[in-house]
Amino acid sequence: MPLVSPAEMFKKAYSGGYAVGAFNVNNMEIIQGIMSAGEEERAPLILQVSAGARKYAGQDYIIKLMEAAVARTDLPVALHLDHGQDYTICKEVIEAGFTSVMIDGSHLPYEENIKVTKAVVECAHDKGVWVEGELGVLAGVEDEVRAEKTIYTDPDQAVEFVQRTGCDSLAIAIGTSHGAYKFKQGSNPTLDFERLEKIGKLLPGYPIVLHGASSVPQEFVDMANKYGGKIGSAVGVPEELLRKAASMAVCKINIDTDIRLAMTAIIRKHFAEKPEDFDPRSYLKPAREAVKQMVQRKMRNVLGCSGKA
Ligand SMILES: O=C(CO)COP(=O)(O)O
Ligand SMILES: O=C[C@H](O)COP(=O)(O)O
Ligand SMILES: [Zn+2]
Ligand SMILES: [Zn+2]
Repeated sequence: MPLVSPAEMFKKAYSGGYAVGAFNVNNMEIIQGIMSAGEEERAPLILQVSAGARKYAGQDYIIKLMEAAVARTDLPVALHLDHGQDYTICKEVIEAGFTSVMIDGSHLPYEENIKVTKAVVECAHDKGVWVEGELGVLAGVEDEVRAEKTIYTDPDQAVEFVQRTGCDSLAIAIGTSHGAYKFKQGSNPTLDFERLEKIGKLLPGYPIVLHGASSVPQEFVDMANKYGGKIGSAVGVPEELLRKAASMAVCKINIDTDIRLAMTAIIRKHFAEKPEDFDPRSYLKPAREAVKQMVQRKMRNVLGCSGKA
């Protein structure tokens, strides 16, 4: 099945009270792990590529791998640009065949964010490509820029932003953040559901996106640390909070850190148990299986998208 736009996926997710997972891909094993999870769960999928992934793998490689993946499946799969920094990068991937792009102007002054988002919308809509904008700033590291504090999305400004830019979905800040260290250990992680509800009411039927939505399962932190890792006091967003958000206006939930964590923990365990091993296939195979299981766990516990494709 060819790559699809996320439009139909989000429509169904919104009315069905679930969300579609957007998983970051960097290599073949990650793509294969996500695809087999999707197959087993019969779930729609968004595969997303960051600037870092394009640099690491090469955009041509990623696209070829994606083509191979979608040729083997009848699942709806969208190919999305994660955190597009500017107009040029968005235009480039639109021309390369991505079906969805994020223009992340969230660190710019408001009017500049509007200007660049609007320009990307014009270019993308010409080709039937979906555009995700972002308003508000997540704490944590993003594209090598560190924001110390969350700037929560203002609901009225969100409405104006969507109206003035014409973007198709909006990433908002309600307390999630990128990476493994989202909350202080021993604290009580919360999300601003009141704000989400308000935005949902002001923009009825409109798909909202959550970035920084990994849950950092403790068992994987423990496994990595047990076998030589030094991951420390990593705390993510509790799964039940994300499930609640998915039942509200949130239609897309971004997950990267948990995939990294699962692969790393399993590879560390493998090397600790088989120090004599040096065949990449023998450690990448369990890593690929770990990606699959992590993604399945997300689909069942967080997204609620199993059986929706
Ligand atoms: O938002 C993300 C990618 O855009 C990933 O978030 P995590 O770091 O929480 O997995
Ligand atoms: O939001 C960031 C994603 O987790 C991608 O991370 P990256 O820029 O290291 O590829
Ligand atoms: Zn951003
Ligand atoms: Zn993100």
